[in-house]
Amino acid sequence: MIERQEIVSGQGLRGEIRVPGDKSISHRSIMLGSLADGTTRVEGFLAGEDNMATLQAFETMGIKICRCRDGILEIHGKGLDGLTEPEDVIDCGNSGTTMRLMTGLLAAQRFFSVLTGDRYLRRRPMKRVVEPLSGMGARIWGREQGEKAPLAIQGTHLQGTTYRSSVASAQVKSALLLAGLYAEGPTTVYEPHLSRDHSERMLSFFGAHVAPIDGGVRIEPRPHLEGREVFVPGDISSAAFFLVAALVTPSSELLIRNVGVNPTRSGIIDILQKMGGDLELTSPRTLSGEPVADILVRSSRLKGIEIGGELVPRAIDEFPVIAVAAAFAEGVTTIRDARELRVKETDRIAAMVKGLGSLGACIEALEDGMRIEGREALDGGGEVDSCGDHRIAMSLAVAALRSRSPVTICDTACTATSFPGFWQLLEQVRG
Ligand SMILES: O=C(O)C1=C[C@@H](OP(=O)(O)O)[C@@H](O)[C@H](O)C1
Ligand SMILES: C=C(OP(=O)(O)O)C(=O)O
Repeated sequence: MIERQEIVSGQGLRGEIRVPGDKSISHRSIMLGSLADGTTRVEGFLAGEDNMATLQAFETMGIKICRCRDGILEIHGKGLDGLTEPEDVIDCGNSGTTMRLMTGLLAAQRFFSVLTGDRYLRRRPMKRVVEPLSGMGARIWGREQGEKAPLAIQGTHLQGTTYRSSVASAQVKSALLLAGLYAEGPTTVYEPHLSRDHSERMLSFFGAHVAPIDGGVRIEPRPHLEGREVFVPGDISSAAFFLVAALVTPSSELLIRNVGVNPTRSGIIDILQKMGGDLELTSPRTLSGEPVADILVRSSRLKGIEIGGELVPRAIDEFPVIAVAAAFAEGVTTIRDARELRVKETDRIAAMVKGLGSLGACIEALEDGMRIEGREALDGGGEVDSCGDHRIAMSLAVAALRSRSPVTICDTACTATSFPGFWQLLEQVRG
């Protein structure tokens, strides 16, 4: 469904909010809950479209999942060998995480399966998981020699491996760790910079033997996974839109409660603080092996900075909205080492350069990032296109808060991918 949203600049963002559950942790809770013995209870599960694709995939493989009240899930896990062959193609929708992690898992099952997705996902690169899994003995076919979905997977016996990934990708790492649960011998993955480690944390929480080794991570096969109680914190990638919105809108003071602040995800906080943002983390705690805090944010005068290296994977989904913060900062912000942005739901470098550029921002594409020169406000208004990408839609909405003329964001239904209720929450905090 194509929808549109009009945003008119106005007063600051005030009050206290919660954002929906973490998308990455929600995916993993379904996967590991299904592979564990006994019941896993998930509180705070994100019922966005991406996670529902994962949930339905496991239902079609014979897992009973009860959607109880208050958004609580009960997953009746059937153990490592409890999945059954899906009778039909599994539709991963828009979700790269669903497709890549499940490719690793399905490669090791005793059955045949096919994964497909929407037109955005069918364009995204899959060889990054197909190739290393094939090195473990996996039998996977896809368009363009396994680069593009649909992927057909004939599950088989796998050998453990040592793999050095050329990209810092949690999806690649997690696909191999999930395959490694079933392989003969340990599986070790190295990556150029540490990507989000939710898989490692949750695997350990469920009883798997996963440990850091020489800068990489190693998993031992055939653990006994035991059903657990998982508390999913608010998604820092969703909180990011409200953090930047509050920073760039005068007279804002917003408290975001219960946000996951895992250090492999909290690059956005480091980046915004380095830009001069007034952000305070309070009540730090740990829930189901994941660090959580409340974040207080106030309007701030931001300054341009240089971003690259290890910070990039720690904030990979936040660069569209970081570009918005940079568009209102004093001086120049340069984002480098972020080539991965070109293979997300859309080419996020091209999409932000087009969207922010059409609103009057001074933004230029670099091969591996963006260069943005900040200004007081954006002069442009009119229509901008989300390109069907949830993060672009929400980032442009934040940019519109400081646009001199009203902005209509086209194709906004995609926000349901990761943030159902985004538009209502934005309306609510603007009073
Ligand atoms: O593992 C995950 O849950 C994710 C990993 C990241 O992708 P890459 O592994 O491609 O960097 C991120 O962009 C995505 O939103 C979620
Ligand atoms: C890139 C994203 O997700 P995925 O790779 O799971 O589609 C995202 O949510 O920004």
